[in-house]
Amino acid sequence: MVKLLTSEERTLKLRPLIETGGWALVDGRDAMKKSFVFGDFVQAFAFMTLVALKAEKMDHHPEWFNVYNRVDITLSTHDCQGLSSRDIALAEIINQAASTAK
Ligand SMILES: C[C@H](O)[C@H](O)[C@H]1CNC2=NC(N)=NC(=O)C2=N1
Repeated sequence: MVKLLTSEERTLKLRPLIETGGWALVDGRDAMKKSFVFGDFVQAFAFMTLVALKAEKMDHHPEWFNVYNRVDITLSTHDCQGLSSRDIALAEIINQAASTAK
């Protein structure tokens, strides 16, 4: 069973994603969010395809919304109702995928 991040893990692993990785905590929920803007829909969808394939391999899936060139992503672990190490791993993969797709 996947566990919520401890306060030490939040300091060591979550804080860098928030301070320099463009992620933000969600109000009223233990989750993190980030919006991505691409040149057009094809680039946005290529990014989503890359993330979808990686997420499926990890068996850990984003909550996301797309309109044209914008993709809004929220990460949280439903199995423990909050942020876990899986969200950290997926956020890092997503940041990497965004820098490839842009
Ligand atoms: C049965 C399956 O492994 C689980 O439902 C997985 C699938 N993807 C998931 N994705 C997310 N974000 N949180 C989960 O707890 C989760 N659990």
